[in-house]
Amino acid sequence: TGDHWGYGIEDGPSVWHKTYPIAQGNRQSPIDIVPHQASCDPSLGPIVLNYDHCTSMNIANNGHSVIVEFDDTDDRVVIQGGPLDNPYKLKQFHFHWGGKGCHGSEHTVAGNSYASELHLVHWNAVKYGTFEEAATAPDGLAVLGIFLETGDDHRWLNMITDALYMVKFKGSVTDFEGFNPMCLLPSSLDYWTYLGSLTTPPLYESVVWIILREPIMVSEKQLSKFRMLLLTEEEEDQRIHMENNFRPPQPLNGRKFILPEV
Ligand SMILES: Cc1ccnc(S(N)(=O)=O)n1
Ligand SMILES: [Zn+2]
Repeated sequence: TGDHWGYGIEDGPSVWHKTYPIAQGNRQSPIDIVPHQASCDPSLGPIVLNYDHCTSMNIANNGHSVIVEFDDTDDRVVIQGGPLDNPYKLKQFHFHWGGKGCHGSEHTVAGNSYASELHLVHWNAVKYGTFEEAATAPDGLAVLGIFLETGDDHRWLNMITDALYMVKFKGSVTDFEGFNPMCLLPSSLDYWTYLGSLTTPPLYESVVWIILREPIMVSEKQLSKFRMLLLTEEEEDQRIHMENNFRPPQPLNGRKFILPEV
């Protein structure tokens, strides 16, 4: 039992609908963002991030990505403003990436994909009692998406890439305390926003997506460390590297992606 989905030919995005029919729903993610086709909404304010008292707990390899999880028992780590009616609490962040020399972002911009994409997953703890409950509600989650482009070394990403060897195998987890994701943000919080879904099973249509327009720069060397992660467990003989763990853009179905008046 458990997750039998992946990103391969047999278990990848093109067959997810067989187990998760919502994969063919009308507000699926990711999407291709075409900037000049975006709608303007001057009433949309800036995104406000309060990650000050960050309490990261651990870093884990769940067989699909590498995830840094946060203690969401306090209400200090929040995102608000923009399209959000109330503050959402940070639960975890994780990445999606390509193979060597291949791009691996999920959202694309005018058909162009970035090397990787960081997702900071937040949940509406004002309206819902648990993350799990919020994850099935149409306004339950807010995911902040940040594009990673290859260039210079990112000085703070090293804290994450240096920990990856400790979670090489699927199912491994290790302490990772006090990491503040503020250091992973680009200089501008200009964003596009639209209503979508989780980009991996169970693909719930519960996400207010907020995609930052400015990418952060990371080096090819740092990205290569993500590809060292394995899909397989320590005791397995076969060793399959974790790469190309991204879902391609899904139909817009008449949705608009919006940017605040700049
Ligand atoms: C928590 C969670 C589960 C599945 N997928 C996502 S994602 N990739 O849409 O951020 N987040
Ligand atoms: Zn994601």
